[in-house]
Amino acid sequence: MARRRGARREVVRALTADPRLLARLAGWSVLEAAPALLLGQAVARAIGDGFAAGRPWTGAAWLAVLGAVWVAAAYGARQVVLAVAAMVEPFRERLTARVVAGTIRSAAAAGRPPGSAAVARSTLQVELARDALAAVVMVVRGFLFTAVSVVAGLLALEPRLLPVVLPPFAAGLALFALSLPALARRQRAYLLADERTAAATGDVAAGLRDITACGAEDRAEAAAGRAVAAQAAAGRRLARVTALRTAVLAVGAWAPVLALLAAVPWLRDHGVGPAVVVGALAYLTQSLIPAFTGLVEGLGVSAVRLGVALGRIAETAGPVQRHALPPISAGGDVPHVLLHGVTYAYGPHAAPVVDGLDLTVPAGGHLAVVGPSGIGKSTLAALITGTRRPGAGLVLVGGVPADRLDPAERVLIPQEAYVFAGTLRANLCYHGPPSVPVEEALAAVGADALADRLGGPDAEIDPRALSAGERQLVALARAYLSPARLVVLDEATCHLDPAAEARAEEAFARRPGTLIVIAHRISSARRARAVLLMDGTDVRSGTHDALVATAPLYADLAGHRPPPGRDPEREHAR
Ligand SMILES: Nc1ncnc2c1ncn2[C@@H]1O[C@H](COP(=O)(O)OP(=O)(O)OP(=O)(O)O)[C@@H](O)[C@H]1O
Repeated sequence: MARRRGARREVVRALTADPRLLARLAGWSVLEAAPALLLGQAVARAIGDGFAAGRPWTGAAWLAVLGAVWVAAAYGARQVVLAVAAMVEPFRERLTARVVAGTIRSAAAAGRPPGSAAVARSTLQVELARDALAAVVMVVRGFLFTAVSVVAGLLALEPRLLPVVLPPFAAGLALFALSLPALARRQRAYLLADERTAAATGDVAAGLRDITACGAEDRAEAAAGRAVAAQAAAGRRLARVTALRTAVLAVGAWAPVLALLAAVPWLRDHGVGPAVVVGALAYLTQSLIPAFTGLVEGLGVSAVRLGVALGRIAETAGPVQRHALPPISAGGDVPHVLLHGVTYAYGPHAAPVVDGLDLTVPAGGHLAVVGPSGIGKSTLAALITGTRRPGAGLVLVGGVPADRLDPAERVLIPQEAYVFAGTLRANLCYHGPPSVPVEEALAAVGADALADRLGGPDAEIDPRALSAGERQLVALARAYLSPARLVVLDEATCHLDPAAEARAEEAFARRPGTLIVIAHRISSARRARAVLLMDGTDVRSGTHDALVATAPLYADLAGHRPPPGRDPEREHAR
């Protein structure tokens, strides 16, 4: 909330920081609105004193004066744009400094270099905020100066016109002010729904190969379909308030014209001639209506865009802290992964699979997660990698909510690895240009013999010809080559023999970054620096030795007290 206020303060600061700039903007706005002040007067005089009075040169002279004022106003409009730019550019620079500093702070907290993608996304929001602020300033300022000019022009032309046209105009303005909050709310909801649809369809497009490989077409279609349906509903709700906008325009813009025409007999009785009525019509139709329409149509959209962009910037500009955070783990390590009060259930009435979980994994840490089958280990992996959102609590990776983390920052390898048809190299470099030679990664995870057998990195591979274990080796080498700082192996080595599994895990433990292993064998936990034991609501953590000493279930799993018939190396009875 405080950060949002901070972003709003930037708006106020941008508008008021430089009084001389404000004065310049006002001065050029007066010139830009000069035709609105003169238009009706010039038309009335051109007709009344000129063409209708048999003095065409006088009529033409008034029109020429009007033309000259239009030329001057065009220059004024140019200066207005420059003044608005001078107002919003420092605003953009201050916001950019804030979001870049925020991104760097988050990255520093996670012990990684700041990702350029995160900075690019934040600065895009800054650009949107700058454009929206400029649009709001242009629209509101244009309306105010035009409205004041028209009222002054009408007053100078014929004071009796004001009681005729001002009441409906004021009523329209009041109606607009009343409808603005609802309009803004629905416009905002539509904008966010639109973004969610774009994100959902973008995800589908980007992951098409994965979706096809995993046979997840129905799930992907349902997810995108939900986003589209939500956007359609938001669109319908917006359309209903947009109809109100038409009513606002009817009252505020067109009712004054009707009132003027209806008042013609009364005006005539008070000596107001047709030239003045035509002049008044010119004021209304050529100046007031366009300015009012611009306000009604522009303000709702631009102000909402500004609000949304500022909200996003506020989220980036400082660390997210919706909850009081637990103390950071002893030893002063910077937490790379932080879970606080995390609860997750697979349905509104289902018992939570994860309930109030607190967990910290330091940057560069190596955690193994163990527990009986079906206890929630894969769910935890999905929460940490942001593929599922907690029902309550907070999951931060590098200070960023896990579901909003740059996808390049983490990689999850599930149990069933997938390999697509193509070269081995294309499979390995799927996450982007490799940071180490492909051969080095293959050797590190123990996939070098497989690569040789397949004909080297540039050989074409047929996924169907590979065993499940071979597919896991390819997926492991791919994750090893990815730029991700967080690697989550969800039983990703279950089809390898214990020696191959040890080799792969040790390679990931040596690789810079944080490693979380959902353990298939207890030997994975022995290798890890810390172990999380999940057993329903009883979740414990500690080193392997500490858990053997204190947790009977863990001692059983570790084979220290094997129950009859249990294979001590395969702790998850499946
Ligand atoms: N998509 C889903 N919808 C409903 N329930 C689910 C879903 N996925 C998992 N569950 C349930 O949530 C619980 C935890 O599942 P999860 O896969 O996280 O456990 P796990 O410890 O990883 O199990 P395993 O070791 O067998 O992979 C299980 O009872 C499972 O049936």
